[in-house]
Amino acid sequence: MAERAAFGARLAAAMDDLGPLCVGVDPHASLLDAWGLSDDAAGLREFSLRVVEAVGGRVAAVKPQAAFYERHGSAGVAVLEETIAAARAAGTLVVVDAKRGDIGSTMAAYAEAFLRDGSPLAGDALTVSPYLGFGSLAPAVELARATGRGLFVLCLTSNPEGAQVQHAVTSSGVSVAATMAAQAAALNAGADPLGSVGLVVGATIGDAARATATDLEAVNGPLLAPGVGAQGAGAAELSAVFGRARAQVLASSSRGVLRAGPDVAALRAAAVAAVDEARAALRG
Ligand SMILES: O=c1ccn([C@@H]2O[C@H](COP(=O)(O)O)[C@@H](O)[C@H]2O)c(=O)[nH]1
Repeated sequence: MAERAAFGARLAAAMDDLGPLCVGVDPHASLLDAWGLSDDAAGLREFSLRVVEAVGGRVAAVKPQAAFYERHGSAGVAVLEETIAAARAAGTLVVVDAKRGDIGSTMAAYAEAFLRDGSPLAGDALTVSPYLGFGSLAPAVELARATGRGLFVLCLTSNPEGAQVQHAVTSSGVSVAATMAAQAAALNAGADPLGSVGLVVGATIGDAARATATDLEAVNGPLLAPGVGAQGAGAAELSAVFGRARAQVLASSSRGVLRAGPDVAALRAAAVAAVDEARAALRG
């Protein structure tokens, strides 16, 4: 049984309180170098804990990118676990960006790893890929619901290559993106203020939601919007891409904030500026 409120409700409260921004924790080798840190588990740990110190309790969520930890093997995964624990101890919601997706029986194992109470890799939400079929995510949907956690399902991703798959039209005449959004909406039906099955919708996608007839407002769940900062999106793009769904958006910036490091105060100032920009674009 869930001991905590549903993720959608917890995220809505955090966004109301701290603003609609998620800071991505992406320890690129180039950033470790720029911060004067070694490209190994020790450097990764110093980087990650410094980000948590700077933004923990000050932004709605952080989003560690699992790939940058996995590239250091088991020692890197241990640092990911420590980073998740540190952010949660700071009272900040953690979206683990691991983009998992597989056949249902294997998806159940991924769900155990990232969504089960007591798992060291469990944050508050997980990014998942529905491209083995939305139904293959069922074990994650069930475990997230049972433990008060959330999912962000890749829908309209921020990279231009995503259109090849996501804009395609299915045999029923509906775009792939709209199909994914409709299935998330069905899972969120009746939730108030927000359901716990969100979508990933890049802030860089221009008019793709309209072009693919993807009804973002009807999802009734959070919309994680990467692409802010280093990928070129800002306040104007957030406002234009999300329109009437703006209140559901959690804007996400990684390098745009992290480049301000390694000084903790400078990182914090960059995050505060990004929060202000996101709030003006999405809540103004
Ligand atoms: O559509 C997507 C989905 C996920 N991401 C991830 O977000 C961050 C973006 O980093 P920036 O430095 O702010 O560009 C990264 O971890 C991506 O894997 C995305 O960009 N787009």
